[in-house]
Amino acid sequence: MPIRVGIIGATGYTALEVARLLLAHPEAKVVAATSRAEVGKSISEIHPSLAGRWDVTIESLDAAKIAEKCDVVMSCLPHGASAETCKQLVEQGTRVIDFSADFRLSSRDLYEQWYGVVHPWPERIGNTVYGLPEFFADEIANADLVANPGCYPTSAILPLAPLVAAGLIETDDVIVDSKSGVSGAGRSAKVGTLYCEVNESIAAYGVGCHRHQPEMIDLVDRIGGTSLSLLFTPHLTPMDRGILSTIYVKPKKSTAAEVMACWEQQYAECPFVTPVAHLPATKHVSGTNHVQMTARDGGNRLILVSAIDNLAKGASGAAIQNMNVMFGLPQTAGL
Ligand SMILES: NC(=O)C1=CN([C@@H]2O[C@H](COP(=O)(O)OP(=O)(O)OC[C@H]3O[C@@H](n4cnc5c(N)ncnc54)[C@H](OP(=O)(O)O)[C@@H]3O)[C@@H](O)[C@H]2O)C=CC1
Ligand SMILES: CC(=O)N[C@@H](CCC(=O)OP(=O)(O)O)C(=O)O
Repeated sequence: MPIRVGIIGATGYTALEVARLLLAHPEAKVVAATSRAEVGKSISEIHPSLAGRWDVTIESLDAAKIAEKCDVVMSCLPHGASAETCKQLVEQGTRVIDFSADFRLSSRDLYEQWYGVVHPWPERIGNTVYGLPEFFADEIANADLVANPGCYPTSAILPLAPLVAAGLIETDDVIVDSKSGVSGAGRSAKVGTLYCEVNESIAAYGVGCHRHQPEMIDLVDRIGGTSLSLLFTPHLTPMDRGILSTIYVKPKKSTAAEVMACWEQQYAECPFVTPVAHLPATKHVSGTNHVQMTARDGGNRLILVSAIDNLAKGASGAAIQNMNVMFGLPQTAGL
């Protein structure tokens, strides 16, 4: 019997990506899709690319009903709205992968400081596994709730954490400069993501105050054992999908070759993390769950470059990788 998957917030971009990927999964089947605004419509009316491939009627969210028919639920809701739904679903006995940031940080204070809302399930913040199987597979395997990582943090934590743990870089001065495609901002209409605003243009945003900065610091600390002094600046670029992060660090007498060797060793058993000799581009990983990363010597700095697809390893691909771990399947199943 296949793993029965439910998708909450089914009208958005990550939901479409998770549905698209699950169509090719050998052991899982999407059996339910919910939304507030589009109840009663067929999923292919909302996502025409699914026509003739998979169909289901969108329903409203009734946690008890969803829990009864699903072994696992993908909560593709915005942060703030997701936590309460996750709570209801877990209490009804289904397992949940939360795409939002509601359970990622290690303390309620940190969450409330950066997200500006009171957490609706404070017992579980700081007490939910972070969904990066490259580091937390054992906890993910037994989890009832998994906090799927943020897209930008994935592109920074995977290169940085092993270098911090190995003592190869200084921790007092790290700069993460990232560029994202527009799908990272979600499907709902916003002036900032209109065609004429983003086409032929590139702009920084969230400078000095983006909520992924504490997520990067928090997770590198949890994995590498040291709190970084880290500055993060995201940029919106006129692409559909993809994230490229350029990370500037100060070496501790280490070279790019030593960084590459550290990554090779750390990720030898990780099917989706690939240290590469070339400079990675978003096109090299588009539509895949892979992360490519490289390092270059730059005088008194090392320059690390990573590329992911924000909708795949940055969200829906990572969620399926987590689901595979939770259900005892190879991490690569369906990916
Ligand atoms: N896009 C990306 O690259 C990434 C996104 N994420 C995270 O994944 C989640 C989903 O992102 P994405 O698919 O891009 O978002 P979208 O904006 O594309 O979709 C969000 C979905 O949630 C529903 N929704 C919106 N507001 C509420 C609310 N207040 N209460 C309940 N439902 C609501 C919407 O449907 P309806 O209005 O019909 O209910 C819609 O289906 C977010 O938490 C996002 O931060 C994480 C990593 C990367
Ligand atoms: C381009 C763009 O707008 N990107 C989003 C990040 C999407 C994401 O991963 O954010 P979550 O932490 O909510 O999951 C942003 O900067 O807020």
